[in-house]
Amino acid sequence: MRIAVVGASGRMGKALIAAILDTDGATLSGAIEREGAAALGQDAGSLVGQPSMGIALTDDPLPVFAASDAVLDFTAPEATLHYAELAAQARIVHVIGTTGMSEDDDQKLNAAARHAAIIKSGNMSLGVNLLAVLVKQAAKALSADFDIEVLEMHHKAKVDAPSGTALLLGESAADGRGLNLQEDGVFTRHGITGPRPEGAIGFATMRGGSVVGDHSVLFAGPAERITLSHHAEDRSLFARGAVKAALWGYGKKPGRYTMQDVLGLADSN
Ligand SMILES: NC(=O)C1=CN([C@@H]2O[C@H](COP(=O)(O)OP(=O)(O)OC[C@H]3O[C@@H](n4cnc5c(N)ncnc54)[C@H](OP(=O)(O)O)[C@@H]3O)[C@@H](O)[C@H]2O)C=CC1
Ligand SMILES: O=C(O)C1=N[C@H](C(=O)O)C[C@H](O)C1
Repeated sequence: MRIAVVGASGRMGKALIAAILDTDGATLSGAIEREGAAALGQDAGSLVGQPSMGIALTDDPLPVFAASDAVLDFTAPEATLHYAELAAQARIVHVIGTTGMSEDDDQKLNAAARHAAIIKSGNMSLGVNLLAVLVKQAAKALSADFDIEVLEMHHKAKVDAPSGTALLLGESAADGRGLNLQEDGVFTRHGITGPRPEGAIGFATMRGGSVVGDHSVLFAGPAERITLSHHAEDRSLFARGAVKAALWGYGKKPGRYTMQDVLGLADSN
């Protein structure tokens, strides 16, 4: 399967190129960066410490998409919307890891998904997607006097908060409890906040250093506390998940899919 990478010189872009090179049945069909990026013209292989492979980073996605079966996209919301239009035109699988997208952005992705398969998740790892299933089960099993709080920590360069993973876990908790995260999520606290509203799902965000991604969901009850956690040690786990998603998506009907579909966890949810 021919797979292209956009945002190729980013932290995830490099991990994605390395994962494609490491996967049987996958070949790198192109590496795209935005106009003016310092890495343009550099060889994709040497960018990730491998032998040169004759694929130079380009700012022209059209010929690359035309010669690809899928594109892996861990960039930024405005870039992802642009690439979604191009992937839809080329009828190729679009695997989206970009976080921080709005409801409005999501509607635009729905339009693109009428023409091609889109697989999008705030976290492409098996561990987090399994954690989401467990969080939903715990939220369902525990009575409402177990308060739910989602904690996350990431490296200091991360630009969106809470993380896509924290929101995914919050959604799972809300589903399990029969709550609505839009209405019941508490995303900031400062000053005299008053007591915790009943049925709230709270979020706490930490940023610093080089943390790849730590997430915990706490269920704080009367005299006891349950914590479900995931710690990402390396970006390669997200990249491997994204390549797996592309291989899974090949030949699928146009539409929206998630990592839960790819990993066969959707039924346990
Ligand atoms: N779902 C998952 O499993 C994971 C998701 N992520 C998400 O992936 C995204 C990228 O993360 P990360 O790799 O750390 O970020 P980086 O900033 O390292 O990389 C982002 C890449 O996208 C490019 N880019 C940004 N804006 C645009 C634009 N408007 N047009 C074209 N290219 C653009 C950047 O280019 P430039 O440098 O020129 O700005 C860069 O190459 C984030 O949203 C992050 O949350 C990250 C890890 C796992
Ligand atoms: O920006 C990151 O780095 C990460 N982003 C994703 C998120 O927002 O949850 C996934 C992972 O935690 C790393």
